[in-house]
Amino acid sequence: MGSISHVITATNPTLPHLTLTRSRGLRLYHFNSRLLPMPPARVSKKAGVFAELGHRSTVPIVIDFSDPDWKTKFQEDFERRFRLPHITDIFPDDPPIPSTFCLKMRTPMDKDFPGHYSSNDDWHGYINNNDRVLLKTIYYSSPTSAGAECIDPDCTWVEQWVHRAGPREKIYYKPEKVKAAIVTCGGLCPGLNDVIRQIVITLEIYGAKKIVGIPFGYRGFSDKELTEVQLSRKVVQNIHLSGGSLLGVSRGGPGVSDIVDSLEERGIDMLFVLGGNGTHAGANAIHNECRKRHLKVSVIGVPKTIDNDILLMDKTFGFDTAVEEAQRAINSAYIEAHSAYHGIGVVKLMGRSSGFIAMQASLSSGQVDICLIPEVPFNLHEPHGVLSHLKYLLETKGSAVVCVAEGAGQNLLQKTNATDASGNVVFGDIGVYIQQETKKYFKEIGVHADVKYIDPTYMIRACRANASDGILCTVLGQNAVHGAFAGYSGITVGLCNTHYAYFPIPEVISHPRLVDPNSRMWHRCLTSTGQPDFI
Ligand SMILES: Nc1ncnc2c1ncn2[C@@H]1O[C@H](COP(=O)(O)OP(=O)(O)O)[C@@H](O)[C@H]1O
Ligand SMILES: O=P(O)(O)OC[C@H]1O[C@](O)(COP(=O)(O)O)[C@@H](O)[C@@H]1O
Ligand SMILES: [Mg+2]
Repeated sequence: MGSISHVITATNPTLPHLTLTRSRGLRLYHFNSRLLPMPPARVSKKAGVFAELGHRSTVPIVIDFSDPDWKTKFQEDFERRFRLPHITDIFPDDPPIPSTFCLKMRTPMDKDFPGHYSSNDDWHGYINNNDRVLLKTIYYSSPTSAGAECIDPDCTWVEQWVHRAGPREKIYYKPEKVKAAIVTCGGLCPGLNDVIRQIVITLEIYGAKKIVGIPFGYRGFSDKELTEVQLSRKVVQNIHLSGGSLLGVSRGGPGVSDIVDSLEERGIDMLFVLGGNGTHAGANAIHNECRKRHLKVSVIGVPKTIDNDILLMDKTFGFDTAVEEAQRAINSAYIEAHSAYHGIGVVKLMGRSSGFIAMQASLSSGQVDICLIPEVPFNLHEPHGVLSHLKYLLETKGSAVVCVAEGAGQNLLQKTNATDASGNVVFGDIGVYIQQETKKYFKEIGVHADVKYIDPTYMIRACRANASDGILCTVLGQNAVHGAFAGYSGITVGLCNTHYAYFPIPEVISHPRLVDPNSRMWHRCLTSTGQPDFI
């Protein structure tokens, strides 16, 4: 086994910037400036192999870099981990049929459509099952390069390929027999209606006739009062023009076994699940339960997280809109602060574990003096803390704007053990805390300060998607349907280096994607705000 003390595994794809080290026999890893103990279940005893997390291996642990074949072994393991679960894994004799999705159409579409063209035509624009997208595109010549994601101490270039999304030439479901269901879970996010709409439209293009929406998230599977919503192109035609979800959302709900009972009762063959980490954990459990029961069901996720905290993806839908909408709140805070004598504006933005919205909104507004995110610890009261910097800003600029992510500085607040219906920890309000402490601080030092606090969370979440998110939602929705007809299950779809890819669900939800404090983007944010370290 190679000496762990020099093993730099920045083992992206699942643990970016992860450095393994050893201290007094404990395996530790550096994750975004924090030194954390390695969970024992993830530690493999054998060099060159990866430990199992649940039934799928997700976390590369120890690589024996003295093995001349380590790179090949790494890549083989990567290929295995990113293999897409397919219906033929449990139904090996299930024959595919030529796709009914054709890019050449004749008008008018009569009732015999699809089927005008056979798949024997020369060109259809299908994706070959062996097409791949390169996951990492930067060659870091040294582990010291900014934001370096290295696998070995020399930062060797290792190609990592993921599966390209899109329509396949062969499909595993007869469209006229398919019953497809869509469910939206978790909190609201701009773009939910765009994705629902595009899933329905694409299903119809394949020739599916039975398309339903499950109301109010997973709850809709068990609550007898809630009835399925019949969906068609006509029903969804204009739903993207408003925010929210046509189907409604919820947290909590029935267990996986009850959900799969309900799928069986309803005769659902394809389930499209729109939601974040929690929803995807549920979708993966539904997929596994279907396999256990030998059910031919494709469960396909579409990542919905305004916080942008799903691994391996350029961005998730709703995030761009959130950043854009956050500008209004920041601008209002700036105007209030700038127009007041010694004004301070505090804006709290979404981001339970990840500060992407706060970082990007601060960057794009150019009006933020202090950006605080969960990934970067800070002090408030200490000599180099936020409050003394605010004092400096009032003295030098006359006003200041603070942008704080909801999950930032939770160590400063009193912990409650409260959780929401989905089991997420309910956070203390860091925005209110900063507002109160700022007021107290300036009163105590006898300096006038006019502090205003804005929390635009629900105004942002309820917006309709902007143009860029609209496009993202459209392509994700279409690719979700292509993935289901292609026979995949337990997968999700995402944007990867500007291309669309399918991922096995466990690979993207093993932990929330975080802002890397060593990344260029965070450093750009610091350059823009001009803020010091608050430690
Ligand atoms: N580990 C899990 N396994 C199964 N279902 C889960 C899990 N975590 C959350 N869920 C379910 O997923 C849904 C959405 O979860 P939640 O955390 O509220 O939102 P999000 O999907 O946006 O993270 C809820 O109905 C919740 O019960
Ligand atoms: O008030 P709610 O509905 O519980 O939602 C609050 C949460 O919703 C979010 O905006 C998004 O959360 P999800 O991704 O889990 O839907 C979080 O940033 C925030 O903590
Ligand atoms: Mg969540």
